[in-house]
Amino acid sequence: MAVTQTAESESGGRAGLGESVRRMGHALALAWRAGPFTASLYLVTTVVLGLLPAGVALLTKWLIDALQFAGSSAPAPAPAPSGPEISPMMLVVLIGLMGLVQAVGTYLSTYLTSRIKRGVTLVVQHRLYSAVNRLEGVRRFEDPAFRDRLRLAQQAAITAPDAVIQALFGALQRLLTITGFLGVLVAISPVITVITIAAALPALFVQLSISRQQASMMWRMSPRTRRRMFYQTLMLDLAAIKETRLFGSGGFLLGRMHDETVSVNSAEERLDRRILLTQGPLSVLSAVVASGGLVWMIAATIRGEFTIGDVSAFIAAVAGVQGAMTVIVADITRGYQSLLLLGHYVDVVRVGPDLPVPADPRPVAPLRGEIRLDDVWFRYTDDGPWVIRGLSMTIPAGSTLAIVGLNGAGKSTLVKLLCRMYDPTFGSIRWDGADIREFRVDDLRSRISAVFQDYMSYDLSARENIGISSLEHMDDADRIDAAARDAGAADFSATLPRGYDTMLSRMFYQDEGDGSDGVTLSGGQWQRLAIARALMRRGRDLLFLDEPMSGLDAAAEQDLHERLRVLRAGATTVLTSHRLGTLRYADRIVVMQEGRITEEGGHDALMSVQGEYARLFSLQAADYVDGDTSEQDASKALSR
Ligand SMILES: Nc1ncnc2c1ncn2[C@@H]1O[C@H](COP(=O)(O)OP(=O)(O)OP(=O)(O)O)[C@@H](O)[C@H]1O
Repeated sequence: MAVTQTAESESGGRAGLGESVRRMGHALALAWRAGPFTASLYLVTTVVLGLLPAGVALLTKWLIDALQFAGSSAPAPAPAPSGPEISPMMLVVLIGLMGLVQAVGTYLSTYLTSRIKRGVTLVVQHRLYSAVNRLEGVRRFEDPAFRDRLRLAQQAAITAPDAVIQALFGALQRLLTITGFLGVLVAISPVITVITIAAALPALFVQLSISRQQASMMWRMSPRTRRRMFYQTLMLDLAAIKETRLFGSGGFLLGRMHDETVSVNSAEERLDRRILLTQGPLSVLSAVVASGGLVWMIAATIRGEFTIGDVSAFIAAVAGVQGAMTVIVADITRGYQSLLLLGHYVDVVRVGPDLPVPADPRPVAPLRGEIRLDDVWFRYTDDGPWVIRGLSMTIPAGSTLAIVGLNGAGKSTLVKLLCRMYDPTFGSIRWDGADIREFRVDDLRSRISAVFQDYMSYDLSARENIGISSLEHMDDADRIDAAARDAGAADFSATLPRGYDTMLSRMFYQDEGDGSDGVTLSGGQWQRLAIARALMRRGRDLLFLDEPMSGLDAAAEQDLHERLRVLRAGATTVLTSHRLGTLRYADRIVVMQEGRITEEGGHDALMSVQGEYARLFSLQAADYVDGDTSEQDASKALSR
């Protein structure tokens, strides 16, 4: 069950100006990368759409002036129109053309927006998941803060780059609109330009203040929003359904989700009320200044200081500038919030390697001699307990090593260290004398196969479930079948509706759109597929079998162990199991207790020293022979 309630990381949060500019640059570069022609056309469309409203207002002013003065020979109280000599009909045509350009431009802009969004999404997703794939270790994925960031980065990859681009272009368009209107007004009168700006300022402050408060509220509420999401996910999670049904914990989760929603709602309600009471009056002030300006202008027009066209331009400019300023603030706020989210994406894309990369990696030769652990110490976190404590041992090439120990002794951890999922905190692991940190991780792992204790069950076909470990042989039907036979997975695979091509999933249909369900397997059947997957990687030097058969019944496990013993002849194998009877034929058995090796040797030698191994072996045997704990009977019972 992997649904986690992660820490609310503050990283990727507030960004300074320099960082914001860098992130904007990143978003613009993404748009360019997604399609230079589309991005350029979008820029041109934005500029044209930005300047059009002022252009229409200017032409309308000229038209009204032309109509006012057309055929009039009377000495006008109004000043002579200041526009160029263009006939009213021509002005009407030009205004019509501008309307046309605006309509087409708006549609074109919508189309280009979607196109850029698709292109950017493609680039961003590829970059994000490539960066994630580049992390070769496991440690980062277990770090709650990094998991939190990954989740936000995923979210950001879907929405943020596009939102930043839209906000930037939107802001540019409104800025051009404002500049255009102010340019028209300055030509008419500096006074009305000042009045227009003064009328827009209170609205601007209102919007800025609202945006700031909203951003701060969203930031404060984000832990609650994420916790709400966690409870929602848990209630729908297939892996959690059995427990929530059996334990009746659905109502508990629902209650928690409800509480988080109520808290978020109350914070929003408080903010809305504050905005209504404190910011409303400022908006009224904007309207008062604009109306006062209009009254003054009409009086001045009657006195002959302005034309009617000037009045129309003023009215259009007040509405246009106020509207554009409000939208610009919304654009900037939206853009800033998206920039914050984009920070998580950028952080993940730029994340450095989690395992040190050797400057001059050595090639990994086939294992000829031994794997040697020298005084290996390991803990999962810097302040966590030591899980492996000064462990030294050798695993000779071609031998089978069994690791035995109680829960939490460190067996799986040791296997993970040998696969280089982590590096030892101290000490070294050597492959024929070379420290495995001197190899490229990929090269090392290409020599290894494994069945992990927490193996995967993929929502893929049976063939893909087996072949995914050896992609170059995915289509090799004989090899897939051979691996399945060796793992005891061939018989049940043959009875599946489409054999190896059957989709093993309750999540996806067999074929897209055909409506037929996939199939799910039993725990033991899934485990056999996991073993087949490991066996697909034939000829590897090292095979890890970490509790590979915990889901099988005892007879099946014994049978499979016998088969694997023959199959892996010559390969170096590390085996862990709590069923000690299946390990007794290993060349060497080590007993681990609290991260240390406390006993080692062959089965007979360990039984004769009467230590931990003998105790565990006898305990298990007693279960089988119903109380008879003599060593001989125990051995017989466990090797049945
Ligand atoms: N990813 C992890 N992060 C932090 N601690 C871990 C992690 N995995 C294991 N541990 C801790 O390391 C210790 C050893 O765990 P490990 O899984 O290696 O034991 P094991 O011998 O394989 O046990 P089992 O028989 O139950 O599988 C345990 O105390 C466990 O809590």
